[in-house]
Amino acid sequence: MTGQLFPRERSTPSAGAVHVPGWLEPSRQREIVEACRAWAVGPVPMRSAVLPGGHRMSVQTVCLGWHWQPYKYTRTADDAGGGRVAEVPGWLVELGRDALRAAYFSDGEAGYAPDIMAPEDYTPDTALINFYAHGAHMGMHQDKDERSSAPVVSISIGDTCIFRFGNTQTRTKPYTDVELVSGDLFVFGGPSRFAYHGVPKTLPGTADPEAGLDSGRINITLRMTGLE
Ligand SMILES: O=C(O)CCC(=O)C(=O)O
Ligand SMILES: [Fe+2]
Repeated sequence: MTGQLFPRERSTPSAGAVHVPGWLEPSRQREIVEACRAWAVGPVPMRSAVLPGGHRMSVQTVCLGWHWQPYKYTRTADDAGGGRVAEVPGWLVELGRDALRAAYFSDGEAGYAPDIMAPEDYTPDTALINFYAHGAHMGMHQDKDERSSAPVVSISIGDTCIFRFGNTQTRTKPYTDVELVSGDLFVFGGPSRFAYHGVPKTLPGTADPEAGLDSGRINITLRMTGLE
């Protein structure tokens, strides 16, 4: 995003859900984009997952640690060539820990929640890297294939999107629409861990060229699966 008249403030759409605008410097975003370019090619190629009803998702995804397909995790990418997905690198685990610190442990800030798990115990064993080309979107859903209630850490790079964050009961209202801009962090844990959420749309042409992505949006979610 270029040009911002007012600084964007931290917010907590619901208890345990925290939006931290402008968390990642453009140089860090560029490094992450480079890593994503490599992961998108292999060992398992990025692909659009197919839902059990036969509908193909508009978002393209590549996974680290565990391979996710609707609606399960496996070690091998059985719907994408059968290979073993790449490991979650240590620097991404550290980024996840820093994300928890930024979201929940900044004393006096919106989102402060010292009762959330200790950041040093947060060891995400899977990352889903989503790519939204122009027109891609994601329907309202819960992240519930994990057997752990550890927070989900979400990082956005590239085009701004409308992120809809709802409630744990229904995929409809009440929900809050949050603009996730390149470099923003969003974490949902505690009472919000199993809230419905989705991405109704991205806003083409809004990416900051400095982040290294010409068009589209990358989203990385880090999760603890609780699987062995
Ligand atoms: O793209 C996003 O911001 C959300 C992605 C998401 O909800 C998911 O991968 O489960
Ligand atoms: Fe999700």
